[in-house]
Amino acid sequence: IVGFSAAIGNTPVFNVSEMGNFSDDMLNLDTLRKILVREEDTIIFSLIERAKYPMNSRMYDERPGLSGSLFEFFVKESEAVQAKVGRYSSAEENAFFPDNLPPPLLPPGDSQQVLHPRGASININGQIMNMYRKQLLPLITSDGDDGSYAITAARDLDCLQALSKRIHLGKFVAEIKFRESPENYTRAIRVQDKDALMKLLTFESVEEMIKKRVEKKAMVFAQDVDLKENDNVGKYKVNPSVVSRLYGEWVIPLTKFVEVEYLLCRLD
Ligand SMILES: O=C(O)C(=O)C[C@]1(C(=O)O)C=C[C@@H](O)C=C1
Repeated sequence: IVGFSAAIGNTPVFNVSEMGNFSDDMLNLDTLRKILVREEDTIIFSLIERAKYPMNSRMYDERPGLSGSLFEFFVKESEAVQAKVGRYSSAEENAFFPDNLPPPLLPPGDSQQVLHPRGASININGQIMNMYRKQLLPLITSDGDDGSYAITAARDLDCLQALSKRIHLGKFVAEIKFRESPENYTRAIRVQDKDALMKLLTFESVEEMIKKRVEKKAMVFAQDVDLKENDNVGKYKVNPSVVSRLYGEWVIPLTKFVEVEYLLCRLD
């Protein structure tokens, strides 16, 4: 069963398991876009928290006896405990180490199937991890090692989970777009035309707006707040242009990649 729950403020938008009776007219592009906008806040705040600590690169080195790095160990063990409490019973959540996760302790609630089951299993967390570690982290952290590995790993995992959720919400966006315009999408899916699908699902003006908005949000969220006026102008905990670049070069392209992958198997 591939369910979905989400909320804006205290208002559940989709909380299928609690509502019991999910209606299709709640699944629309407007609502989904509002959820993506709210996810921007989560992503920016998680980057600000990670940027408090230096790179701490020793944490990512292979450790003999651990079959991986201290960081991988932290992520695997954290995911195992979260799996037990049901995190991965939600269709918008994907694990970074999905093999051999323990089952949830409680049975998943009654969930309405929204996604096509083939598409539901798409997981590009390997790419997300790579982008985060190799490209994004050096842009938001200072060089150095302060030895605070546990907190650094926890902050990394917050960033990764926020990015992963946002990017994999692309499956729901794709499902909505398919339902809103089945003929156009079906034509491209039948011939497995990735370029045509990419063109159909792209709204350049929306993308431009997002890049500007996240930069503006970062300017507000990442500034030092002080009672003296103009003391901290131009000083940010995370560079707003890096946030805009994160969206333009990685978050939006990866979301679109997920959308195309989902659509390619939508008719299987
Ligand atoms: O809002 C949409 O229509 C989406 O598909 C999401 C998204 C994004 O990643 O933010 C991706 C593609 C569109 O060009 C615009 C925005």
